[in-house]
Amino acid sequence: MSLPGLDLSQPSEERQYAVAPPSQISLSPGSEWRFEVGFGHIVKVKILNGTAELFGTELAESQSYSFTGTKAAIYTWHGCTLEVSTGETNHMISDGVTPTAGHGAGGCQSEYTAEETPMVEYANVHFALETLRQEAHGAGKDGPRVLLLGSENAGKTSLAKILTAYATRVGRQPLVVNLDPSEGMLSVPGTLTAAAFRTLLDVGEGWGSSPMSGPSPVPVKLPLVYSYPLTSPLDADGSVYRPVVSRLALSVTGRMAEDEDARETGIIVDTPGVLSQGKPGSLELINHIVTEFAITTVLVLGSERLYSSMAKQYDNKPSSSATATALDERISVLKLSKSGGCVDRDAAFLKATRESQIRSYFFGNPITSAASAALSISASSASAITLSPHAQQLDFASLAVYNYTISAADDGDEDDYDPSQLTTTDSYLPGSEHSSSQPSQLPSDRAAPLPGVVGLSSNPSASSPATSSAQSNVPLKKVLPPAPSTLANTLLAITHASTTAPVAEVRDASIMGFVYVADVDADKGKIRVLAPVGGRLPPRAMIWTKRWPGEIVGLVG
Ligand SMILES: Nc1ncnc2c1ncn2[C@@H]1O[C@H](COP(=O)(O)OP(=O)(O)OP(=O)(O)O)[C@@H](O)[C@H]1O
Repeated sequence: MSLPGLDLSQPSEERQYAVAPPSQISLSPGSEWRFEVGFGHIVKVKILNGTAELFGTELAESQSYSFTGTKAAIYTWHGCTLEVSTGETNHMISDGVTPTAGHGAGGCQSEYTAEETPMVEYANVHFALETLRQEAHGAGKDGPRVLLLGSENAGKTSLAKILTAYATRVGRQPLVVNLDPSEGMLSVPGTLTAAAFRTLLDVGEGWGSSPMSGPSPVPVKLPLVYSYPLTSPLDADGSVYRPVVSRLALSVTGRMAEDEDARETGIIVDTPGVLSQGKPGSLELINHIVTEFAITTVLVLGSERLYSSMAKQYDNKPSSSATATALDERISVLKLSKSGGCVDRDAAFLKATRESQIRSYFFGNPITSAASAALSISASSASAITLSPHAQQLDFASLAVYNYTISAADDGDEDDYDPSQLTTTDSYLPGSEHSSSQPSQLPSDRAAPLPGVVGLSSNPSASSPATSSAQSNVPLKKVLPPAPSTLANTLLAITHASTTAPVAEVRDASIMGFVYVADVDADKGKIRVLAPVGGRLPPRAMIWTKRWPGEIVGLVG
């Protein structure tokens, strides 16, 4: 007999990396399991019994859902049992990142069960919005337009997902707008997007995916994308953000006018946290959004101070909709609790998230899609959605590439930007050609800026996108040959604007897609790009995303 501990043999390779057995987690009604999975590691979750949802989207029983680079929570209204196990590490996703398995169930970096959640509050908001939607149906007016405000990591995007998922579960079709350029919604970062959601969200993918050249198990959503390649809405004093937001709002309200389902359901607008931090200029931008989207409901997450200033500014004031006075449509401002599960995401995690969004735009999603299993797609296609981007050489001189020059660092010695000289008043209405003499043509359901709050804006004309201006002073400059070496490893957004369009039209044009610049050969004047589809690139103006999301190294080997 040997003493305990003295006859331990060297752990074998297999024992060291032995896969931990699946863990079972029982959740009582009204509780949630919060988990964090690092990049490069996969955690699989299966509902063994009961019902559960992830940010409002119901999880199917006995289907395995895979998560990587995720911080989220699985909530149950009636109780459930989960099985959590380690998935196979797929090196396509690890991308040189050492798989970061933690010590929690299934290799989660952190996981625990929480009994206290604001889900009842959030569900009540959904039911209140449903009442407004039914009223909209009865009275033939527009459904609620909801604005989510709160500081960074307050849970705005998660609440937007919850409200969207609940709306689609009752057969509604919300128009969801992402005004946060730091994270893409159905797109890469550096964009402002809007999409109509009628079908379920892809829980493993965040919001789901946009149309792609491969098979897609969860119905894809078709986003309307505008380029905003700057980190913060406050960059350039909001002079770039404001017109792009106006353009997006025009398109969204145009869609509402034509689509009965979308009109009744209304809009959900997610905003960047920086707008809620009381920085100079942020209140003007909030006011611009409230006016442009004719917001009727402002939800403030977790910030007493912001709630108080928003309530003073907007509560019970008429909305900016043209029919506001006739229908007595007033804005309500509500304060909601921040979930204790909201986690701060460090810069490295956010960078990895951005890179993974860009990678999946070109290469697909390499992890198992639960929904593909649910839809009984064959095992091979269920294992991954792999896309094959096409590489091609382009003559740089033949391209019309534009860059935002809002600081000296952007354009070397060429900086001539002066915010005070900028006007944000160029008139570019949806579908119209640029015309400085064109009269204002706001859709009939959009009207004057909010009474009583327009004084907030330092530049009153900025709150109206349709004020004509003969002078376009947009900080967008054409990048002239030779191709700068800094173009390598960045994205180019291909707009719908022609190569000879005025810069303001390029800024306001929606985006067709993106190409990734893999190499720059300055001597030969060529660049090698990766495009999601084959064939010749359309001759369109392109916006260089040099500032944001910036350089993405290692997308191609
Ligand atoms: N109940 C929860 N349990 C666990 N994680 C959560 C929960 N709610 C939110 N999170 C996570 O916390 C992080 C921050 O939440 P979210 O992205 O919704 O905040 P946000 O206000 O939109 O942040 P930002 O303004 O920075 O975009 C996200 O990774 C999200 O998945």
